[in-house]
Amino acid sequence: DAPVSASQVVQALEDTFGVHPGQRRNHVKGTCALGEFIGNPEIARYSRSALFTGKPVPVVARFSVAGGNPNAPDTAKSARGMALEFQLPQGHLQHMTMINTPVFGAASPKTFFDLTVATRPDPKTGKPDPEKIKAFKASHPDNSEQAKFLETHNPPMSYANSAYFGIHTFKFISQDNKTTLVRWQFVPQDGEKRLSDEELKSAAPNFLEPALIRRTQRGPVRWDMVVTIGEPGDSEDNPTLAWPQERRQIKAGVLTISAAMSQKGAKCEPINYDPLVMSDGIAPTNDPILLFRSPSYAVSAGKRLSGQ
Ligand code: HEM
Repeated sequence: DAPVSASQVVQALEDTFGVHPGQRRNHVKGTCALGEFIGNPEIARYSRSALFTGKPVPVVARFSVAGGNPNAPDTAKSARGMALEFQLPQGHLQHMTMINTPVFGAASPKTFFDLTVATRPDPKTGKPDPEKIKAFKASHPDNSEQAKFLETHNPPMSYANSAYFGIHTFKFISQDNKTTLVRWQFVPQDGEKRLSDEELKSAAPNFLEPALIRRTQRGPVRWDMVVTIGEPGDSEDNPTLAWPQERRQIKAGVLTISAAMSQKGAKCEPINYDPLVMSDGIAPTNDPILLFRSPSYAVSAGKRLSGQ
């Protein structure tokens, strides 16, 4: 397969979903939120990041529905996103840009590109061509685990009732430069709750944003950050492969979201949640998807922030 560039992938997103000037080319439908994170100082022996000093860190968050359609219904059986910008002392930043499936649906950028092309609405019917999707699935086995998860798990009834996964493997680096391979996830203290099949058919198209705003008005919403410690042989550069269930997990902190608001004009709107924005003590692996995200987000953010 010939490799694709970040601009080609953003072009493919635009060709599939249309261009919505000033807005994200993916995860365009979203809601801004504000809160804080308190890290567990026990994690400091794995990572020297300022995230884990135990002091509160302000967070600018954005919750989203995957895809480039600003009118996608909240019942769509697609991924939901949670993007976090941790504002550390001295102007340092840490980003975590996650979705609610445990694995991703592409091991290489080309698969993501081919999926975006395969799901493009047919001009004749206004709907994706089932034959093209079938052909995509048959030729891209790396998509199947995430696709199966999305088919067998209904979407959450609230952003507050979903877990979110970092998916990629990252490196934690300690004070004495020891590297530990980790994956992280955020587990909702409100519990995971999914729409029933009945609700999937009857729910209004836009319930996620008002539900989160109402939930934060009743009191703060919390997630536990859980870090899984990798072992030799665990996949380091393939985000479509889950790690074995029995890996050691440590609670790494608590995220508290205290307010939510429409994204228009709010703090999260202009932020480019590039997942390679990292604090000292956390570093990327050679996962080709993780590394490809940074230039793709730059192309999309460059366009929308200049009004395109
Ligand atoms: C080839 C792989 C991928 C490509 C090309 C891609 C592309 C994009 C683009 C262009 C944006 C909009 C950026 C902006 O305008 O600010 C975006 C947003 C987003 N992506 Fe990805 N993405 C990829 C993989 C992933 C993965 C693996 C995850 C989760 C682990 C993810 C989660 C998100 C989320 C949550 C957002 C919304 C961030 C926000 O709220 O601003 N993406 N993606």
